[in-house]
Amino acid sequence: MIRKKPQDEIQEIVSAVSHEGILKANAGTITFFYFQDVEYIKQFLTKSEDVLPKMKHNLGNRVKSFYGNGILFSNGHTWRMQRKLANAAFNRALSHDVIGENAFKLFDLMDYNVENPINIYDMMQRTTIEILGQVAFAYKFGGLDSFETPDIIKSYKYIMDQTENQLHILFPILDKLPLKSNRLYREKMNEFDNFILNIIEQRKKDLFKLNYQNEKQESDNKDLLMSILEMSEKEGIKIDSHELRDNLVNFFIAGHDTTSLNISVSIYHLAKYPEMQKKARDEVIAIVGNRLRIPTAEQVKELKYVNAIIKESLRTHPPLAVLIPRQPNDYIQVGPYIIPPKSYNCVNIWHVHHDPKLWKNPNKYDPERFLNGEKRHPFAWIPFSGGPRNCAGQNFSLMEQRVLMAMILLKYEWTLPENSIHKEKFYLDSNFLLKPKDLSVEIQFKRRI
Ligand code: HEM
Repeated sequence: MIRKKPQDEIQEIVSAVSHEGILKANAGTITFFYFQDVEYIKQFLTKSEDVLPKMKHNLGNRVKSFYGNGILFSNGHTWRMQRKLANAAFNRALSHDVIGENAFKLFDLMDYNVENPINIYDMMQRTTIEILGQVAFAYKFGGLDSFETPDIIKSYKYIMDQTENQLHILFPILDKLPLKSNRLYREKMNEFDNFILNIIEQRKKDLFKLNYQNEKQESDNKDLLMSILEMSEKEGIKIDSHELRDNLVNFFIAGHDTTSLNISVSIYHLAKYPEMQKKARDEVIAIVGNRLRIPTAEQVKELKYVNAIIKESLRTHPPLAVLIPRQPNDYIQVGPYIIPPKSYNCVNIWHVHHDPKLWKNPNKYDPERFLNGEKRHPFAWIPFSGGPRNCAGQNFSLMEQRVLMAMILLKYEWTLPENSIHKEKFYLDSNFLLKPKDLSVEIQFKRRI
């Protein structure tokens, strides 16, 4: 039974820290509870979004201004509308061709320098951002045309870097000072916002023209922005240009570094374990053929071993190791514990994915564990979170990774250079989203096709 006297509630959760399932940590004046036990996590994440909203922004003004009121941090009615539109947009079959065509461009770029080690993380960032530009709003950034980074991507990266500046998060007063860095941040933000808002206005005009000319065609492969505009019109859901901007930015933040990291982790492990690389390549050749081409949706589904590699990388190196904290509106019960309202509650994905009670040899990289029919708790593997606020781009990301991995396996063989900074293990720099140490994963590729 849930008791209601606040002092009792706090006692209950504070005493919980001595148990294994929940950890307590203090950051300044704020107390965080970290959920580690898989059963508590299941109960926690499957609660309705109304009961367990995401915390109000307190990650600094820069995060606030860049993320805006997009889907990652929104709550209540706004979130429900955004999620409805996002689900509908992502459910449209997203074209394999966009992914495959960008893989061909990636290979052209890599072939320029294939005699030397290549930073595959950089290559994957270029590729995923290029694919996202086309999938999100039918825009080609040109990041795979040469090793030069397009200006707008440089601005995006600068802004992302600045949102993670710990000094500005801890001392928001710094944002108000007449610093050169503040001026530059505002300039880059304006440039990026204008870029996205112009695209939105253009797509609105395109939709108006199509409606006017009655030329609307039911096609599956529409970009996310066009799908959202059409859906909001059809369902009478009002969404203005700034809210659209916030959501498109949120898709970029959520979908770009995460997918780049996981493909890099997979390629790294296949370099370390050549027998796994051979097994994966043999599978692709058996299903797709020994010619460089874009695999079909049916072929991709059959790539069981490649899929197991992707899943194992997401287990060992979940790109979002700890979820954005949730702040309950009221007392909630999780297992034997009662959580007080407004407390900060985090789910520790990293812990669950490395828990020896859930995984045999948790520190071993072993894709076979996803193929041998081992039974495990439904929340033992949660790289995309779970419950109503799970990842909206999960299916898209998995499809993107499968297509890219299959094509890279056909095109190249690869090894880890002797002097790799990741010789011992894949070192991470931790932040909100995990990244490889020094943003670098150098791999020596050799063309095979
Ligand atoms: C390996 C790739 C990815 C991983 C591991 C991942 C993981 C996650 C996780 C853990 C969350 C929950 C965040 C939280 O509650 O704190 C999330 C949310 C989200 N992700 Fe992903 N993600 C990936 C790729 C993508 C892609 C490609 C997109 C879109 C292009 C995307 C869009 C979203 C969105 C919109 C949300 C917010 C959902 C909501 O709050 O309703 N993600 N993702």
